[in-house]
Amino acid sequence: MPGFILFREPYGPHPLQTMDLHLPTYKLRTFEDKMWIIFIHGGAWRDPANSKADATSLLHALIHTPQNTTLCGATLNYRLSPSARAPDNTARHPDHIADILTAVTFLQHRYHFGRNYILVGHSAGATLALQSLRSIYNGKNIDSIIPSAEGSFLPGGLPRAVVCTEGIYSLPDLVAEYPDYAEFVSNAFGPPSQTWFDASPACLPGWKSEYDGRIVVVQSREDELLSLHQATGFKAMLEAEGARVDLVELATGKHDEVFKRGELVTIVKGVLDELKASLTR
Ligand SMILES: Nc1ccccc1C(=O)C[C@H](N)C(=O)O
Repeated sequence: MPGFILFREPYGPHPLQTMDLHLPTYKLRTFEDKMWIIFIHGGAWRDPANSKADATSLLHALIHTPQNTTLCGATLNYRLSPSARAPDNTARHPDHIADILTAVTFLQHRYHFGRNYILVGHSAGATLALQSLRSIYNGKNIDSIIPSAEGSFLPGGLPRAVVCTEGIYSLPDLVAEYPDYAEFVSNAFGPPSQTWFDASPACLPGWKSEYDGRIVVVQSREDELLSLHQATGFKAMLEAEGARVDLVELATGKHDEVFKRGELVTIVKGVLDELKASLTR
């Protein structure tokens, strides 16, 4: 029976530049057969109540099982924008996405998983997961904002799948639907400008040609902070381009409950099983 190890690993000097790693001890020194799940938490780019710990139940359910010898997990903290509870935080876009790319690059350099990983993002973490798949933001090549990228955007390649839940895909649509959210959007992205479009996955054309992996969008109808609008809008945009996307609507689950629930475990497990089947064929 495999055992498990769980440890905290810094990927930069800031106290929030840390991640938790969940690894089966089984043949830890062989990397070739491993598949990784990398979780990115949400919280409107600022809320200190959301953190890498949001993935605890998901990673326990998927990784800490008697059968698991190959699935490894990482859950990322990243620098946050200021909030009433944490006024000293100073991050502004693109700091959040730069940290995500630095963290994934750090993991890739250490564990050499190539494309054998999936990203799972909740809320603003879903936005970050999708942003990390595309190399151009705000007219700048994102390589130029990641100090550790060493000239290569996500070395090892893009993830085979990305699972987004309760995600924010279009900042302009979000604020049109919920004018109050302009506060946290401006807090993270500055006052309304082209940056809001450039940073929004649903406003960025070219998904079909730029990303060949699987995109799964999950949205609960009981989410009290987001209607289905973000999810259906992103799906319509991808389908108009001819890109593949699966939208899974959940009947229940509040915004900050979905990542703790069994439905998400089942969805992520389904994606992993399909990948495993397609990779061994
Ligand atoms: N992720 C979100 C998506 C949509 C609307 C709100 C949120 C929030 O996280 C609110 C958060 N508690 C805040 O710091 O205001």
